[in-house]
Amino acid sequence: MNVAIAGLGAIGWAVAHAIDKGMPGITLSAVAVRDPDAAAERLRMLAHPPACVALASLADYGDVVVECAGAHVLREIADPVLESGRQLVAMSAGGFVSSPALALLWQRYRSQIHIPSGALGGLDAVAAMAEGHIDTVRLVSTKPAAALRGAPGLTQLGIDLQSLTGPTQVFGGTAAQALELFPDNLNVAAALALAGAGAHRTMVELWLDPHARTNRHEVEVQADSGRLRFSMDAMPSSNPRTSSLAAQSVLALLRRL
Ligand SMILES: NC(=O)C1=CN([C@@H]2O[C@H](COP(=O)(O)OP(=O)(O)OC[C@H]3O[C@@H](n4cnc5c(N)ncnc54)[C@H](OP(=O)(O)O)[C@@H]3O)[C@@H](O)[C@H]2O)C=CC1
Ligand SMILES: O=C([O-])CC(=O)C(=O)O
Repeated sequence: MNVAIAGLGAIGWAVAHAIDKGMPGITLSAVAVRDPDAAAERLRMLAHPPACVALASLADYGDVVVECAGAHVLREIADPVLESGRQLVAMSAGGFVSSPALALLWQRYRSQIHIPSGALGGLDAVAAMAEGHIDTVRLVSTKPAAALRGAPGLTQLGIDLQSLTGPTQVFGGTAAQALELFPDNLNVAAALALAGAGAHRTMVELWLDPHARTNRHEVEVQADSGRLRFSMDAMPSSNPRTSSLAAQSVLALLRRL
């Protein structure tokens, strides 16, 4: 199975490195990066350096194309991948909630689009509950202040990270609203919404804790089949916004595919 990756940041590089070290039956065939000169040094560290290609060409190189570059690139990658019948693994799940064009692709090509469990997990159980009736879904995410640096929602809500002295709720609302304000921080909310009750019926609270060392995601789903509760305390990766589990969830998915 040839795998092509968009974005060589915290997740993309961890996935590329793991495939290069050896995953049975899987070859890293290509990557697309924003700055090829900056990426060249990294790629030289790999035993089997992949081709460096344009985003829109990834579909020519990968049976599976893994997006780890942000929701802003999803459309450019998704069209050629899905129209050619290949598989798309999307880390920036929020794109399928906030962009109407991507939401249509999600409906049309659902069997070819894979959203990894990311920093969360448990989505198989949520999807099973959605086969019956889900009454409520609630996600409470608590993050270290560094994880939110630069988020557009902080400016819009007038939140100053420096002034926080203890756990503080910065947002409460639907997953759809959460992704407008925090598009790079709450893909977990999108993954949960797409697996379960949708972005308008998935309620999200975002808390900042200046003393937190992990990204904590607590989920509660009430359905006619029962009640699910779980929480994940995920260690950050080289990117303080991103839990290291997110890259590992891509590797687990690739092994399954
Ligand atoms: N579903 C989930 O549970 C999770 C999802 N995510 C999401 O996954 C995505 C990747 O996360 P992460 O690896 O931590 O992010 P990083 O910021 O570490 O990496 C993103 C990479 O994408 C590159 N990039 C940006 N624009 C382009 C472009 N046009 N073409 C090619 N490459 C590009 C960036 O390059 P440069 O630095 O040069 O701009 C950077 O190397 C994010 O959208 C994040 O929100 C993250 C955690 C959990
Ligand atoms: O890694 C995390 O804990 C969650 C995250 O960034 C996201 O959902 O976008």
